[in-house]
Amino acid sequence: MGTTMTQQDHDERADPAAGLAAGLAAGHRASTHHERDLLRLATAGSVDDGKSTLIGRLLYDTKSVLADQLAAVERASQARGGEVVDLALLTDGLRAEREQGITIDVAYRYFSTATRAFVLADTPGHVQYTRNMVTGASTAELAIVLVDARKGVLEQTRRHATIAALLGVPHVVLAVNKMDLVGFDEATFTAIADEFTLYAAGLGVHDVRAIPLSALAGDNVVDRSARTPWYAGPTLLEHLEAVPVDRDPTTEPLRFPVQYVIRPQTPDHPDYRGYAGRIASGVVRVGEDVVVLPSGRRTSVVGIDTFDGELDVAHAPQSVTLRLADDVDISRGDVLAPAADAPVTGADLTGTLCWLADAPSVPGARVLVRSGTRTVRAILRTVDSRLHIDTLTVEPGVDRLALNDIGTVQLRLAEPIVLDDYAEHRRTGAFLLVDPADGTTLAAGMVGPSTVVGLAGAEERCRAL
Ligand SMILES: Nc1nc2c(ncn2[C@@H]2O[C@H](COP(=O)(O)OP(=O)(O)OP(=O)(O)O)[C@@H](O)[C@H]2O)c(=O)[nH]1
Repeated sequence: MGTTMTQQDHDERADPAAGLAAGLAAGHRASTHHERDLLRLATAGSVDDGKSTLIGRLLYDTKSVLADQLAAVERASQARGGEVVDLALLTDGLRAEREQGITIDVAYRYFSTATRAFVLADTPGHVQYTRNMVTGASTAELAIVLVDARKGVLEQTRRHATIAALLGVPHVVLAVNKMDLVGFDEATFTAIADEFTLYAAGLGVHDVRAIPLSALAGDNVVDRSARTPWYAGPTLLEHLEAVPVDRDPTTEPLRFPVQYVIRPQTPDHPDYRGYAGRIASGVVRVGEDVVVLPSGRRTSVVGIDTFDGELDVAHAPQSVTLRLADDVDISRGDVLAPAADAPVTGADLTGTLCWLADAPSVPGARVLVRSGTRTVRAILRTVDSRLHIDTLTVEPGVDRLALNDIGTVQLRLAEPIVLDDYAEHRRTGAFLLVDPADGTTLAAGMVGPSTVVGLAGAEERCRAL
């Protein structure tokens, strides 16, 4: 397989406070690659399932590792007396930082083959780190869920599958790792694959590809294994290269959250006023009628400025500065949308939360809701229901959510915001709950109850299959 050597193994931590929003933004960072040739993926696994080793193996076998990094890993492996190069060392640099109790911590790694570029959100696997999986998977088109072939599907595996479904990740790979420790036994693989596929189907995730692997030895990661003659499917990388990515910005409505108002007031540009931000979804054209939300004022786009000059049309996820026909009052946090097809705004938010804080939610708690570039004060009025991960049933009548719980809530906001239903607007329907006292992230949220309601009854659907 042809590979490029343009390793850009950027290890970056998303801003902890910005959490999901940072995840969204960082996921967009790779827009230098042509969007259609880019696959965003997230990994999830329980502790010690071999996630770091698998990522290391992918980087190593696609020749995405710089020679000096590799030499350092080889030296460290030898110093430990290991015969095999410990590929987990490639990703261990971040481990120490992760263990310092950072709230949200996702490293984005970039690698590419001749066919495609990949952005991989790498998240630690401990049970309390569901929050990282949420952040990492929020922009992913594909989630790799790892299981240890000796242990099979665990509660953590089901939780990861549920979060992938909640977040609308369209493709899931079940990586059945450590096949070398079960003698590459076909029956073991098939039993795990069947159990997971049935559970995922109950969640409405139908594109599940199970692959028998050994991340340590390299079987079926990049190179086909001679030790699984019974497996006719693709290797992990073959699958990652082939999975369809349907990313056509023209099919989504425009959402432009304003990040900055630009008024240079230089002698050259005495009257310049522009609104800078990243197009979250859709397309914007010069001449287009837009509405400013939440104020509802209407105007039209007269210019689209970028560092490379003016454009007639721009689309997500480009960063642009828009000039408007009228001198309307616009500030950071406002959203521009098509005037003909304006989204709903409101101060009463029904949403689905993944509770990420150690302390449970408190009824009546004062919180901040961070949606796009806007942050507003809010009260968490009620918790309406909680989802049981094991049975995929919804439990009504609960009054609080504990760490890792998924449930539906009612929030009352101090000011209206754009309320895009997450089920239809993955980019703009997500929000964060933040503690106003210390800025920690309390929960990742999705506008609309439909995601959890959609999961309710999944058990029956599962049985009916
Ligand atoms: N035999 C065998 N061991 C493996 C395989 N993959 C990983 N391991 C070993 O399993 C242990 C855990 O691997 P890691 O890659 O560190 O696990 P992890 O899931 O990244 O761990 P966390 O990030 O801490 O959750 C290490 O000792 C690896 O060498 C495999 O395919 N076969």
